[in-house]
Amino acid sequence: MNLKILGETGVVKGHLKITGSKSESNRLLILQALFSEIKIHNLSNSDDTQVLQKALASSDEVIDIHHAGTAMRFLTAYFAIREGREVVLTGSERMKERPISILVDALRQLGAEIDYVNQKGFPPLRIKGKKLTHNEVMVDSNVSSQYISALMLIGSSLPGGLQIHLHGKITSTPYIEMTLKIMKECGITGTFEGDRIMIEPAKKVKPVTVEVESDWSSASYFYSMVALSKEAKISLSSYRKESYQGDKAVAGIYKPLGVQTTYEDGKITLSKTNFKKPRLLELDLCGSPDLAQTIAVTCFGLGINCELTGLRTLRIKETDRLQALQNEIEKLGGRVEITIDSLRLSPVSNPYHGIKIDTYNDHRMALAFAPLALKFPLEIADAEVVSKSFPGFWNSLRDLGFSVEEF
Ligand SMILES: O=C(O)C1=C[C@@H](OP(=O)(O)O)[C@@H](O)[C@H](O)C1
Ligand SMILES: C=C(OP(=O)(O)O)C(=O)O
Repeated sequence: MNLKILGETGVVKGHLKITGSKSESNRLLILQALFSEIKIHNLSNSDDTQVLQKALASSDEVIDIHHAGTAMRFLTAYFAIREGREVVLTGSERMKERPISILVDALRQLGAEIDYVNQKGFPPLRIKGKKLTHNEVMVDSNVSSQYISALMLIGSSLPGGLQIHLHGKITSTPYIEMTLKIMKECGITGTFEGDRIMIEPAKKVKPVTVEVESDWSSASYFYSMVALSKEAKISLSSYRKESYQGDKAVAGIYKPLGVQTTYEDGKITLSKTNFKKPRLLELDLCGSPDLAQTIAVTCFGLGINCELTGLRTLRIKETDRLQALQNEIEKLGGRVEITIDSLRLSPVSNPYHGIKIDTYNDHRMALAFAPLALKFPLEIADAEVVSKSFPGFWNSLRDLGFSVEEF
């Protein structure tokens, strides 16, 4: 499905209910499969969460998790400890290019039996569930935090708990902290200090209902809309000031871009402030990699130079996001230089109009570019990709007054 999007008036106003965080939801689903006492409210309606939920309920031998990185990584650890169960865990063509050896090696150190079905280091995996015999492991922490979260989630189900030693620079740290906070809310004890994580063993937990906060990465697209609008007031529910999600950083990042956030009664209201356009925005996004596309596109739309660093993990996500950003921003007339882990953007005063943005099977390409329609008409290719994290996105745009039409 290709969409033509227009936000002609430049005015965006309305209230939206945003679905639960997919990161929180997917952690809770794994914990719930291990501890049935856990109940979950406001679960994400994203494809990634539905795919994980289906996988956990399935008794099939082959389980396909499509594009969902967290499902792939979390289920690898989960099935490694399901004694007597054998599964082949596979995914989309892109998933078969996303590395997993760091996690497989760590699980093997603990005694797991996992084999590569095709290419060494990549899904699909054949996993024979068994009792893991060790409880201490060393993991490289500079490629994806999801490997570490996966180990933490099963840690309390190992007889002696789990000690994880992190090796190298730690990437996406807020996601590791989120895992620990959610585990603690479920009654599991653990610590994360320096380069060491400890998870205490637990046979069962007390009955608990956990309320998933709405998704801050999804909220970022509305920050971008407010920044690019002429006039705006958008309220989003349900959000908390004390969030587990690192992407809450978006509220501070968009302040100098003219977006003010107020918290009231479980919702945030984003409004436009008078602001002096910065000449350059410099950010290290090592802790919030999923915000990179949103921010780069906002800066392009506002005509602000930006230098984003800490983006090493973007190369191995749904697509090579640095390359995809460069391709699409340059189609609009901007200039983008990329390295292995950074992006430098020089915008242009008169972007080309009516360009079709390609989305590379990456929800965040469609989500991040759509707000530009407040500046000029835009086309988004394969717009259905948004369902990976935000199935209701196009309807939300319509609710805010955008014209969104299939062509
Ligand atoms: O643990 C999680 O829920 C996630 C961790 C991050 O991945 P990396 O740790 O691979 O950067 C993030 O990009 C992804 O969208 C979700
Ligand atoms: C990187 C993402 O997801 P995952 O790694 O879980 O596929 C994302 O949602 O931006």
